[in-house]
Amino acid sequence: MNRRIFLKKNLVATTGLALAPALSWGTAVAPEKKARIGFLGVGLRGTNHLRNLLKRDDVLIPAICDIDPERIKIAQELIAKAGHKKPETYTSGDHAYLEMLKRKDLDGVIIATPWEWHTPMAVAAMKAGKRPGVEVSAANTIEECWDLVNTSEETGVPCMILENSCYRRDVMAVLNMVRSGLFGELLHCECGYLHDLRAIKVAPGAEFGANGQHEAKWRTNHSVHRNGDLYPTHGIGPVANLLNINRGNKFLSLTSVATKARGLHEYIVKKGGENHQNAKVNFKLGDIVTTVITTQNGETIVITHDTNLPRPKTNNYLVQGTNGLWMYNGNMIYVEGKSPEHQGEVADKYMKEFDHVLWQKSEDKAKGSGHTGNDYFVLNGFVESVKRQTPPPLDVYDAAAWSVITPLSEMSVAAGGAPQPFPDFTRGNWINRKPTFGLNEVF
Ligand SMILES: NC(=O)c1ccc[n+]([C@@H]2O[C@H](COP(=O)([O-])OP(=O)(O)OC[C@H]3O[C@@H](n4cnc5c(N)ncnc54)[C@H](O)[C@@H]3O)[C@@H](O)[C@H]2O)c1
Repeated sequence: MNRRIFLKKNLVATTGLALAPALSWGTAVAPEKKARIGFLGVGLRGTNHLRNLLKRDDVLIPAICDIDPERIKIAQELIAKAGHKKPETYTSGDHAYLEMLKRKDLDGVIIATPWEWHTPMAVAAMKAGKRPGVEVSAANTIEECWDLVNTSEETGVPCMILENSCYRRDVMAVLNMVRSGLFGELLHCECGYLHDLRAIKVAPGAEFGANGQHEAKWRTNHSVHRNGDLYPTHGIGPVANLLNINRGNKFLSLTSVATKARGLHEYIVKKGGENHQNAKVNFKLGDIVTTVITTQNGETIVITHDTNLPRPKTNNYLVQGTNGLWMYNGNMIYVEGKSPEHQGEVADKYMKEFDHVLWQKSEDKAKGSGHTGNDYFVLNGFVESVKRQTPPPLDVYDAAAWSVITPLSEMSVAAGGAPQPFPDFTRGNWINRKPTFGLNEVF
């Protein structure tokens, strides 16, 4: 069967969505307009986004903001080398971004600052009529999650969470598999962020905080003071899309437990010795935090946060339904009636068969963009939705529902694993909202 007809037929069956001629959601007409994008934060991540935007001919970069003059210099050099007009810079301090947001020549801003700045910057951007594309996680507290939602609703300005993992090629193929009904009705998913960040959280000389660099300057402090899943969105984003969270389904509650904290202390002793001042720091973050979420439609999700120990990197994805499963670890698919009984099949042939149209069309453009190409797609989603003035592919309700896992998990860990209810950021609209992610051939 022709792939388009296959997808169309099965999407209607599984999501109730009709795929219009060119995969329906948003408009396929590319406007002439260029997107005028400013940058808040041009550290490692912001600079990577900048490099990617400079490859496009439909983006202008009128202004950039960072408190570190070195980072501004690097960004300016990249912009000049790409033949773009010199941007205006805002560097005078932590609140210089407010000046930048007064400009009339910005349609959107990319926010790639430390976590504590994400919500204040996104809220200020929306109030100034500029669409924020905000790095992950979008918020740190329940209140901040509501601030994002309330501001977007009050101003009418959409906010996109730049969750690049949603665009992984395997994850998007699995989205097609799930929508086609390959695994039957979904019951259980697993996911997480299992990434040895010790060398990122602890800079050379066993330093962090004021003496650290990049994420060691700010991220490590969260491990000192907070115990919960501090980075849930790379895991939960793709799973939320598979389970239609906020779109016919919603998260109900979570429970979290944490192990003791050993990894960062041992690493500091190894790198700086027992007498190093940072060897006295008590890290609050348990080395492995395990969260179980329940959903309205009767699924369970296990999320793992594991960033302080020696280990290989994985997102632990597992997607299981009444007819089979996908396991990222082991690259395995099992489909009843197709796979040999009790044995997984190598996932590759399914990945090819269900490859998403976005990847088929833009594989070349995505090469070298970062995170195996995912970074191209997430930025493309932001830029195209800014140009077309359509809702972004990952919206403010996604940003809030995924980011709120952090404060809820902290509360649960502190309460010995007691269940914490999720706020319904859609205010009941999850019942009528329809899936949109991955249903557009352009973004
Ligand atoms: N999606 C992904 O795969 C991915 C990967 C890496 C980082 N990130 C996220 O990107 C964000 C940035 O991470 P990073 O690795 O670039 O960190 P970084 O420390 O390298 O960069 C942060 C930048 O923000 C600047 N900054 C700090 N306060 C500011 C303020 N008030 N105004 C303007 N600039 C300010 C800093 O000077 C720095 O240049 C984080 O939220 C991180 O979680 C996401």
